[in-house]
Amino acid sequence: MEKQSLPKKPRRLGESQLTLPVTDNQFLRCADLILPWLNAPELAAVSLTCKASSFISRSITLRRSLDAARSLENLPVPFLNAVDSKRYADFAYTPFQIPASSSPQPRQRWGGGASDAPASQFEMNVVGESMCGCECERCEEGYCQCLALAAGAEIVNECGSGCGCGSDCPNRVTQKGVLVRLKIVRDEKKGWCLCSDQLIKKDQFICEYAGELLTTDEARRRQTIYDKLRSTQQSFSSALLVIREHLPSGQACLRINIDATSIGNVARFINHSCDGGNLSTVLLRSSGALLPRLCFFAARDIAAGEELSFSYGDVRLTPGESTEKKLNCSCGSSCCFGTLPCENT
Ligand SMILES: C[S@@+](CC[C@H](N)C(=O)[O-])C[C@H]1O[C@@H](n2cnc3c(N)ncnc32)[C@H](O)[C@@H]1O
Repeated sequence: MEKQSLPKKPRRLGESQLTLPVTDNQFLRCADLILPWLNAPELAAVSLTCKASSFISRSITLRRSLDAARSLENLPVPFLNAVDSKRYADFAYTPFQIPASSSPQPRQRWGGGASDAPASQFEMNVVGESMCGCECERCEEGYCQCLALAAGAEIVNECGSGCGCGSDCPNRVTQKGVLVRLKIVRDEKKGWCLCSDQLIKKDQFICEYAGELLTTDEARRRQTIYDKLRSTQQSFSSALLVIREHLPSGQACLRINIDATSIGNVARFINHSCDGGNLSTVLLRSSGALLPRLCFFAARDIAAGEELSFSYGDVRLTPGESTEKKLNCSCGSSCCFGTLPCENT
């Protein structure tokens, strides 16, 4: 005879089911100190070891996906992914240029509880050779001798640490970090894409391209490694940018290599567009800094939700490059060349 099973009485959640046992609580506190220092694969491995570490790993992953900038910018920059299971991109965050790091992927606490220190571990002013700037106690917009130093439309001067004015000077537009709402959205073809999350007006500052400043030899060495990684790992994407500042004669006079692959800021998510995209790039000098910084401004009004993009270079300038090194372009513009610009670094 079949045994009649009685309807189960709904069980009341006891205290023990709502909170973890004291030992687990201590474990959680300890784990919260250590696990935020782990990278994504290490965190995934630890999460398999027990219920408590799985719980804390999930909360770290959630917090990481809510802010790529880990409180180092004025506003959080969330990751949004509706196409695959990747929750965030793993990299160390720096809001400004830093010298080349000796370790391949330095550790940075990210996604911990309230104890996360919102201070950058990297020092600003890497290029801290003091140069004299203006003597203004307070600069007027449009009336500062630093502005007069601007050499052309693509090179702009700002006040800096060598000037007499303070951080509230109106001629330090790019030194206050990211002031527009941004988000990082996953795309099937392009990977992560930096998008606006508000209306951005034409000429508004968006962000600078921050990362490690490399010598040309080091840039070439890393590019070889990145090319190899890309041939073995489909999802790998590098963010090594080479900027050449040209003399009026047309000859290159200064070459700057910024690698945001392992250490960078939100700009490392800006994709290429063959039509030039909606961002304009400006090389910006400020007193107190030896090297210029590459800054992005809105080239036109940008609607909320629009992807931000610029041209990585001219594909037509690299005809000799082997086709296997070239990546397919998915910019979707009407003048798309089909491949991404790539140059021998
Ligand atoms: C600086 S990263 C940009 C962020 C990158 N999408 C990511 O997921 O981290 C440059 C890489 O993004 C991808 N990418 C950029 N623009 C692209 C485009 N128009 N079409 C396809 N992939 C693109 C390429 O893999 C390229 O090497």
